[in-house]
Amino acid sequence: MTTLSVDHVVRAFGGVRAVDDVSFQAGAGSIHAIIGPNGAGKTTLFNLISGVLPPTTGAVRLDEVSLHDKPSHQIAELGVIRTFQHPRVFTGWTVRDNVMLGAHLEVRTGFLSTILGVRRQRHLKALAEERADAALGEVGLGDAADLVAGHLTTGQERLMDMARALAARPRVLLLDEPAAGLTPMETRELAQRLKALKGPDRVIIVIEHDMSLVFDVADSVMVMNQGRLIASGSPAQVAQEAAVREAYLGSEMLEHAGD
Ligand SMILES: Nc1ncnc2c1ncn2[C@@H]1O[C@H](COP(=O)(O)OP(=O)(O)OP(=O)(O)O)[C@@H](O)[C@H]1O
Repeated sequence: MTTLSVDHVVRAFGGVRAVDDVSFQAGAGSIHAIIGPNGAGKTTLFNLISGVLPPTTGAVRLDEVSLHDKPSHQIAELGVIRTFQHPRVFTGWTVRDNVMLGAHLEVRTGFLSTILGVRRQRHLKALAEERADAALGEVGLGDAADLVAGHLTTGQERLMDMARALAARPRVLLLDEPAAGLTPMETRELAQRLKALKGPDRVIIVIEHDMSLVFDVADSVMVMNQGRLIASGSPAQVAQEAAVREAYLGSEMLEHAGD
């Protein structure tokens, strides 16, 4: 079973320890949520796992493979794929073409293409289209494949970004605030779709502020505050922790604690 291990990871920016000695293991087959107030270090942690930033100290491993010192494209090739808080959208392209970017297939063009090369190129393109369409189906955007991406709503852009990640066949799927900008109905649909993405070879980690979504989909929850992991466990367990209640005092989390 695929396991992502984060071992005593620290990331400092000057005097600020944005991620401060965080350790956890996330196994496949479950949805792991990371929650915490603004500035807690959640996105920085994703940046460290996906190789966008190197940790100051500490290690990240996918099964037995160390991700240390690997550039982000190599980490992506190993199957660690993320979405962003602000998805990158090529507004003039179709939705399918945007998603095909995630398919990670080598499609070469140029004057050196032989007949065989052209055939291979067509084959790879068809394969990438197939993967893109399957991924769009998984997020419920199958009907939008031929639309120009610039016409999508914010919520649909997020789903398209998720499809782009799925087209890369992730072993570790890192979703940064997938419900941001979604309507309540879209969020409920997203919850169903996220649960359907669970698989024995796929680790899913979701950063999310929408507590109704977290409490609906997460099998385990990690709570960050000021760079540190202050609690982890089942949603019901963490909601009862005094430190968590303090970090979230006055916020909507407590309203969902009894759900
Ligand atoms: N590149 C950077 N340079 C300097 N400081 C940074 C950098 N990136 C993040 N920080 C700081 O690290 C801390 C954690 O930020 P981070 O964005 O990881 O938090 P977050 O939990 O994702 O917040 P949010 O929920 O608002 O997205 C903050 O104090 C932030 O200002």
